[in-house]
Amino acid sequence: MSQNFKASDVASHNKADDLWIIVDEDVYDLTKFQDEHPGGKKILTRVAGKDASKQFWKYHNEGILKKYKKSLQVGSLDSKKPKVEAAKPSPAVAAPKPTKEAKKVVEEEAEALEPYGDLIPFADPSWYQGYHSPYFNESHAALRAEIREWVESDIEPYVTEWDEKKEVPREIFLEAGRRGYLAGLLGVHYPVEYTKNTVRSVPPEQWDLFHEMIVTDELSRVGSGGFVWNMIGGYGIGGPPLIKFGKKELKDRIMPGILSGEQRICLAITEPDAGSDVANLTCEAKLSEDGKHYIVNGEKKWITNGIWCDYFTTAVRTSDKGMNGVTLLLIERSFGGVSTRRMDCQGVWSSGTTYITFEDVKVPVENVLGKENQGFKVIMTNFNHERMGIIIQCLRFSRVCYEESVKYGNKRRTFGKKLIEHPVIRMKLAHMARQIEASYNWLENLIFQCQRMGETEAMLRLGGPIAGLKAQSTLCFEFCAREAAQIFGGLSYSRGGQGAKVERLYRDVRAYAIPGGSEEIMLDLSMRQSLRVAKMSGMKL
Ligand code: HEM
Repeated sequence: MSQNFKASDVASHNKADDLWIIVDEDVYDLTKFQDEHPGGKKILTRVAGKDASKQFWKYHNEGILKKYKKSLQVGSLDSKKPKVEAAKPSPAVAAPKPTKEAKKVVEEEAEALEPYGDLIPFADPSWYQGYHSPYFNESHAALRAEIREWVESDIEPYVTEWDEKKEVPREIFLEAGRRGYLAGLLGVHYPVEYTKNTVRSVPPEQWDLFHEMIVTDELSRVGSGGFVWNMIGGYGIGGPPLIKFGKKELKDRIMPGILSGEQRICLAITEPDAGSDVANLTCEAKLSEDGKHYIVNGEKKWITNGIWCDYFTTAVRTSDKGMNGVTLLLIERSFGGVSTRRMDCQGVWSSGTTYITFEDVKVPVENVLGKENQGFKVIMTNFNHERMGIIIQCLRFSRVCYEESVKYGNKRRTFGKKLIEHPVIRMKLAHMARQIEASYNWLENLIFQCQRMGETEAMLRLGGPIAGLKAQSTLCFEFCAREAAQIFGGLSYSRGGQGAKVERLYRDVRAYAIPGGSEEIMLDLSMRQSLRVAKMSGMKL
């Protein structure tokens, strides 16, 4: 039970061997912690026994209190008022009376959802800020709150630590499985046939692509590509081909373990010599004489999550006919002959980027996903889902850079003013915001189209725009990371501390601009594909 103190009680703990401070009317005992305080011992001694709220907020952000509260807080001031539930704000739009004439309007014009979050303009999508939206309803809002609560208490305070260790505790992935999030991330209906876990705030039959988007978006608020890729970077692109194209017996055996998070899957396409140029891959699968197995030999490079995976959704060459000789195989680590080693990379440290070697791996033909030599189409279909994931992450990371900058700009003072009061800083923020909002509105529209179009129509008609938006969002992310780094100055150059998210995201930029189709290839594809499809549908020039 938390104790109550008077300010005069705290004042008596004012020495190095008995050091208490007050932050926001909560009382902390730093006697033991002072030796490990990264900001030094002396600075704490100077505020021993005092209210150090102002000094604290100058040097730290919220994550620090969340992380250390449990171990350091000994109580609160007796003046502190207990938290009362904020009164629910009235809906932004009054419900129209259900008269006959108005009934149609009532049905068609949904009310705006209640404002949510910190309400910093452009730091969250407009539907968080009381704007009307045709896409989001109460179930989306409930899911958003459910994930945010988990992320803020169990994930965000530890992300910097995990990034430095290049690993996320397995328990977090398992919890994502228990909470039903993993099952909702495969770009298909919610797969109740393979899991008993469902999402608390959304019935499985209501699950849609906007719910899926919210899971990725809210996870990305932690500002770490490594963390997000650890959770969904292998799973979200390796899992869909299995659930969409795998044989029933294979899925019945494997899907439950994957959806619960107990087993892990990744996508292995890229090779040391073939990146975006999928038609030229060389990892070979030879059919055995009895036609029952493939023998796989070859290498894969830059494979997200590979070091932790049990299953590898792998593109292999089964004939020499270029793109018509590629097959997708589910390779299981337990078959033997699979070696994985961690690669050292510039960014996304906790995502487990991997180099894989397959040596005479014996894979049953039942593990083919789709049909032999028709893997290219499966891979292309999968790219749309992968790129949408990348876009969602990049745009949230751009918002994180922007949000961190607005918050920091409101506390840091230079030349007698807050940073935000300097027009040059506001100009940077404005350029970030206009790019984020324009890109995000395109994203919402494309998600809606993915939801309405069938798989083949989406592959044809949305391939171009999704490629264009992928390039747009990685460029937006690069711009925002750069501008935020300039605003944070030295704090974004050293790791950890107040600039931690910005420093980390700046390092993660290339991990988004290159994989999943580089910016150059995306921009070119966006035009080629869109023009090709438009020609087929009767474009007049
Ligand atoms: C509950 C009490 C406190 C805790 C748990 C705490 C924790 C930390 C941590 C973890 C850091 C590393 C940087 C980061 O991750 O943000 C840090 C840095 C720092 N802290 Fe504290 N701190 C506390 C109170 C204070 C107070 C009261 C002051 C000032 C009077 C202070 C001054 C600093 C300074 C100057 C740095 C270095 C900032 C930099 O590198 O830019 N801390 N603290």
